[in-house]
Amino acid sequence: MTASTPEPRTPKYDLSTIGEGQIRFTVERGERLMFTRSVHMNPACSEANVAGLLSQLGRETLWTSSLPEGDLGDYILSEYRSVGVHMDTMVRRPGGRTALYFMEPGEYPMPANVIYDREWTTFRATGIEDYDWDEILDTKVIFLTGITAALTDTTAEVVRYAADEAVRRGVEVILDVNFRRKLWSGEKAREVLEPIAKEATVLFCSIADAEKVFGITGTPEEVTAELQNRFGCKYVVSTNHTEGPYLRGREGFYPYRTTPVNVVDRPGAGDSFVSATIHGYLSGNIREGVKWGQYASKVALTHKGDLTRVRPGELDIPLGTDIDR
Ligand SMILES: O=C(O)C(=O)C[C@H](O)[C@H](O)COP(=O)(O)O
Repeated sequence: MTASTPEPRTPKYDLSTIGEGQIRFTVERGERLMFTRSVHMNPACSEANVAGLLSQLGRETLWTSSLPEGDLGDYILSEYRSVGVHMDTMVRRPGGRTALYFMEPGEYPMPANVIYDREWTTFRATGIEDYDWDEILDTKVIFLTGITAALTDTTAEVVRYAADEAVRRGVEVILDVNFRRKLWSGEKAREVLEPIAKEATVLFCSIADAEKVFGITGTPEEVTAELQNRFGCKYVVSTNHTEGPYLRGREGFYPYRTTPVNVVDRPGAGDSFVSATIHGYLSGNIREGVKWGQYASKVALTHKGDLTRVRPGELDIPLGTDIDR
């Protein structure tokens, strides 16, 4: 480096992200939504869950959303603020709606059921021009998901802009396909997500989503290879219900073994997997990161809430530890 070349500045955040804050209402086990008299309430948001766990692992994270002013928006923000997620770019608007979702956890043979109530929300009414991109993109990676892209054409544009602008500024893009069939069709998801996947260095896509969104089928080894070939990502990370996970890098294919755990509350386990895997990636060791992700998702299943809460050190797993014994 010559005297005239300025030192590259360290970005302010390790990860920044954008997505709709919500409130989940969960029916007690043994109750049906249409007859219940009580629900358990907690804040939710896939992207904020990822930032929130990373922040508990010592990373600097920023979450951007837009929420109505007042108690419901404050309720969501205080959850993620309590674990240290930065919110300097949060948009608050008078009026408008807060997104909600309702869940029946399901008991065999009834599957879990999610009912979204997220039309006409403040988040849906905001576009590219409402966000402070200089601050949002002062980051090593921007984390984007198919959930936010699925909401409206405008939110899809926001996600596309975030990815394009990140690449233009030399910021890495990490994409979680996170297909939600109740929000959009596989066909529409493919149209919107394909160009973003091509900009991503790390792509999270389950085996099921690879088929539903990109029409890719085969063994996990074949599916992850095809995803990597198609989009040129450095890494593809995949899961297959209770099997896997799988990591595909240019250096090879790595399947991991897993063991079932008791489920207290399911939402958030996928986000915790993604979050701790990214923690490994940012530490320069995604192969270990996938193991941390496996462990984090198991911890997520042990307690209620979409955000996984850990004490300092609880997920500090030494490199090389076989945590899935
Ligand atoms: O569905 C949405 O729109 C949400 O953002 C709500 C939830 O917080 C995440 O979906 C949890 O996701 P998993 O970790 O995959 O269970």
